[in-house]
Amino acid sequence: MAQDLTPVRDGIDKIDNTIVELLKERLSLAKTIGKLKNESKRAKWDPLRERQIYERLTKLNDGVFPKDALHSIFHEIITTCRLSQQKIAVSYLGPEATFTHLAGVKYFGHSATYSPMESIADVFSEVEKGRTQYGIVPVENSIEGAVFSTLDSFMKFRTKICGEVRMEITHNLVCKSGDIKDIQTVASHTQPLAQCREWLRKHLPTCPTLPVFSTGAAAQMAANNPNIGAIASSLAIKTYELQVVVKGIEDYRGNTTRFLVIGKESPTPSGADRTSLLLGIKERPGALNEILSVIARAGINLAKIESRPIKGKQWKYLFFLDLMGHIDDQHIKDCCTTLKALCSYFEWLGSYPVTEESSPDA
Ligand SMILES: C=C(O[C@@H]1C=C(C(=O)O)C=C[C@H]1O)C(=O)O
Repeated sequence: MAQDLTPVRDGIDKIDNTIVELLKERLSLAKTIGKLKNESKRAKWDPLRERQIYERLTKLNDGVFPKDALHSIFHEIITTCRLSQQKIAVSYLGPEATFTHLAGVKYFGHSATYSPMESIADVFSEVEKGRTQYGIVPVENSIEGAVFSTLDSFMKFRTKICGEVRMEITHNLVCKSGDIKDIQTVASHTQPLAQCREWLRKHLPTCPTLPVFSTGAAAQMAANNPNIGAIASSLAIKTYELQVVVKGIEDYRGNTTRFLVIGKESPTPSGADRTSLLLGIKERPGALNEILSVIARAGINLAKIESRPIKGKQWKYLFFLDLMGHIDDQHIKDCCTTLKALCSYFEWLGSYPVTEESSPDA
């Protein structure tokens, strides 16, 4: 005879009741803090406090409850509490169910309002005009490198970087029927098409590829045309009611994309931050070397350097540099003062907390 589960389930129900009561209490305390912050004009988002909470809870948990699950649960709780102090609107590279959309939800939780945009430049424009407080854009992929339209938009729009999201990307080949024989064209954004180049050459050698402006747009096309296959996210499969043909068709494992959260202001230091700069370098021998030496002498870790041509000025470039540290850290501040004097152009793009990697399906 089956064991009676009722007494144990009663125990779980009691715990769930307590959790809900405590969540309501936590939300109410967060709202009180929100009011106090309003009075003293303090920023609602406090990354240092949030990092300390995660660290404290991880220690308290002692590994009994799976670490990533605990983090996800508290991420949703904390973002909901933060959103209760201030409603947050986020624009992203749409349509619905792109990897950028997923990255946004990972970062801001489910309670924020999300607006899809047609291009990366449109996301920047929305934020610059103040129509959404935040925007989320892809900036680099571990296999394909920089996302140029994002870098170029930093040269064009006045926004600040507020945060980053790192997400392991798994590409799925999808179509309406789920049968590979129905696919005559494979549509996706140029980056996923490039990241799956070898797989497509081997398994669909005669199928032309069709670059479109996002993975969400490709999924939409596949939903409307049974002969179009799309390379898209797992969220797109649900959103557009598609069938999986093959999961994980990327040519290399560990395919990770870094996304940036852009807004009007960078957050206060969290204790583990990255500072992004946009520099113009004087045209003289050794100028770049001089810049790098300043950073090296200050003992600052240069996490990234990338150059982009300046539109309309032939053979002129701007450099994107990422330094480990926050602009409010004295050694970063001093280094930036020296760089400003040495460079033909200097712009601080933002200082923001470094985040850990996470998988989209986690
Ligand atoms: C409640 C606060 O506001 C925000 C929400 C937090 C939370 O839910 O724990 C923590 C830091 C802030 O980003 C706070 O500053 O304490």
